[in-house]
Amino acid sequence: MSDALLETRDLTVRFGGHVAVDGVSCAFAPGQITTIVGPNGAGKTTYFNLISGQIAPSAGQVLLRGSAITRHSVAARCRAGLGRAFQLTNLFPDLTVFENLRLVVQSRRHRGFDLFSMASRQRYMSDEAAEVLARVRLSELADHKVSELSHGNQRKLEVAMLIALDPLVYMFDEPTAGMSVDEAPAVLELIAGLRGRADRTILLVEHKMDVIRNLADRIIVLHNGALAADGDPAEVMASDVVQEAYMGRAIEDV
Ligand SMILES: Nc1ncnc2c1ncn2[C@@H]1O[C@H](COP(=O)(O)OP(=O)(O)OP(=O)(O)O)[C@@H](O)[C@H]1O
Repeated sequence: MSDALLETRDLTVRFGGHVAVDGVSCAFAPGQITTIVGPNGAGKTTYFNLISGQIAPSAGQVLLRGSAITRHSVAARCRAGLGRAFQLTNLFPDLTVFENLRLVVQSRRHRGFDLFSMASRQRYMSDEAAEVLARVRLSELADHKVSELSHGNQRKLEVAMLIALDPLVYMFDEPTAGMSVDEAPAVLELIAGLRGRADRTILLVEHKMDVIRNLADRIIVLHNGALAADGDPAEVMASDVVQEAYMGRAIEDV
């Protein structure tokens, strides 16, 4: 467990009498895509919210590179290296797609500023922002305000912004939700490209079986807020606990 980038220990949250996340202990090693699955209401989003700091736990801890961040704000966790896609397009809805991406690149590059002249670093950041936009096939919308984008394109931009931010821990919540079948592959390819990076870990909440099949190196299953299974995707998906938890309904195509 010591080489884990991210770890939760006995993480628990109660809403009134309801235990939404129930003592989840899990360590996330670098270089892996871990997919979090479970039926509706199992606690997946709440687990993500506890990790990214949207809500505070009733008990337990969140550790990033071995240090407890359980009491840190969302912003402090972001600075420490936790990145969650859904938060990003809310940042500057009245700026353009390109401006949003360039700000993300700029914030990440901040410490290297002294090394470059103003002109060359502006060009560098613009080039990098343009390159990420092209990779998610949003270049033609570069000058549109974020608030004008369709839901599917906002999701694409969220993924692009997270990739430009390049956090230690990438958190994606159903990244292709609301996208057409034509749009999803480019986004999945980008996420797959993060796999194997020795200093990054990727967490993905997902319902779609084809996405899980393509991306997961490891699957964890939440059921009634508790960790019900954890391991190799093929074994976990075939296990009795998953078959019983889903009863053929919640994961698409099962
Ligand atoms: N703020 C809250 N107050 C009260 N109950 C909550 C709150 N947030 C979540 N819950 C409850 O906690 C449980 C887990 O919800 P959560 O949204 O985490 O499930 P999920 O696995 O993400 O479901 P889905 O796949 O439908 O998104 C549900 O019973 C939900 O109603």
